[in-house]
Amino acid sequence: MYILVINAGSSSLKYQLFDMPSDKPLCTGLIERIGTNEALIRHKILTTEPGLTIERKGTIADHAEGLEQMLQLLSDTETGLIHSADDIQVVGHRVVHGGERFAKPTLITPSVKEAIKVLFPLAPLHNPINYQCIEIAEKTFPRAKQIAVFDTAFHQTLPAYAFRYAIPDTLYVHEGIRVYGFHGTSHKYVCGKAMTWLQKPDAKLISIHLGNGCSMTAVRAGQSIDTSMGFSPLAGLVMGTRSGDIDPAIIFHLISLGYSTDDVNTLLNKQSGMQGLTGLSDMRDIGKAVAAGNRSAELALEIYAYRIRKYIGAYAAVLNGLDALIFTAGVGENDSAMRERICSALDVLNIHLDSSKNSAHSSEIRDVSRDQATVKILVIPTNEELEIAVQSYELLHER
Ligand SMILES: Nc1ncnc2c1ncn2[C@@H]1O[C@H](COP(=O)(O)OP(=O)(O)O)[C@@H](O)[C@H]1O
Ligand SMILES: CC(=O)OP(=O)(O)O
Ligand SMILES: [Mg+2]
Repeated sequence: MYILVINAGSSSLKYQLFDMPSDKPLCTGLIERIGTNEALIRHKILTTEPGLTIERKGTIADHAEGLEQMLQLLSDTETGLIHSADDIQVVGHRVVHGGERFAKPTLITPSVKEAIKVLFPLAPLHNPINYQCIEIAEKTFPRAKQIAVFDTAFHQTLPAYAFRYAIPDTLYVHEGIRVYGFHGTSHKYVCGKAMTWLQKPDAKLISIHLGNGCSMTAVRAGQSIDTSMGFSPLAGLVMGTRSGDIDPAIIFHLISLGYSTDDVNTLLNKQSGMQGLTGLSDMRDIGKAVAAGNRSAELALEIYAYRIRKYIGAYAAVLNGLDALIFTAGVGENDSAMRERICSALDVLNIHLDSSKNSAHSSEIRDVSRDQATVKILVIPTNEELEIAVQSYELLHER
């Protein structure tokens, strides 16, 4: 069975075609810097030996245009892997916000689409794009089953004392205002890998997902017990364009200065974080700015790392112990200097990074802590697409 997985993030679109149930990827693709004239598509076909990579650079205005290019590449007469729309039996979609209704992978029906739409205001950078991808996939693959896998699902195990805000009860009961948490598919996947690697099913883990959006999760025995994003993907860590935690009084102050609520929404979601501090949102560009002597870029990196260190301390307390830190996603997997910055001066928690292990490159799971360290520091490539394919397959078949 062919399952096509579409993972739309805030700045990127990732996709993979799997042959299930073997979990074998036939093709993988990444479209990054969407919305700029420096967008890059990297489409890798894995069915030939050696594999074939097709790269295209240029302007990609939005995710819909990215998806169109993906479909062209998949059905290309020479290099395409799909000969007819019916070759795809299932399309698995990453959907970021599932509210309290969706704790499991879900077959998409008109009522599920409506629920995803109702949640647009809570994940404004994601749910509208996820919805658009579902509609395009429904048109392109009319006979395929469309399945949604929600970022929020993994965090439905949070205890009430972690997911409730200290605001009037009725706002939770009637308005659903609570912590939902995001990047759950990624946190679940890398924590599963870490538990196997450590051979410890009851491991105490802190999973640090640093992409364009960034979040951390405290995981005990495979269950999420606290997470840094909240009601929406705006809370917690400093991100590419999002502020993360701020004093909510800043919002009232901005409104008193004449900002509309839409202005504040745009400011905190799209013009803040690293973008607000440096004018750049992509960590590779910020690295170049630091190398060129840009002092505000250097300060921004320290603000970013400091927030993560604070959450590491908090989650070590919440877990009352720690077996491993996990770094994952674009920055977590690739930016060794940021890992080093974060792990410095955490000796009190027995976190000791080995610089030479840390600077070595690998696409495999690896431990970059010092020999004999009691807390492992694992770099684990995430694979949200594989996790989505597996969960989609399991929804349709008992494995
Ligand atoms: N080699 C690298 N070094 C530093 N940062 C990197 C590298 N590769 C990717 N990144 C960063 O990863 C981030 C994107 O991560 P990703 O997980 O793909 O994001 P998302 O899924 O949220 O769109 C960008 O800030 C990018 O600069
Ligand atoms: C939820 C979220 O922030 O996702 P991404 O990192 O893909 O933007
Ligand atoms: Mg992502």
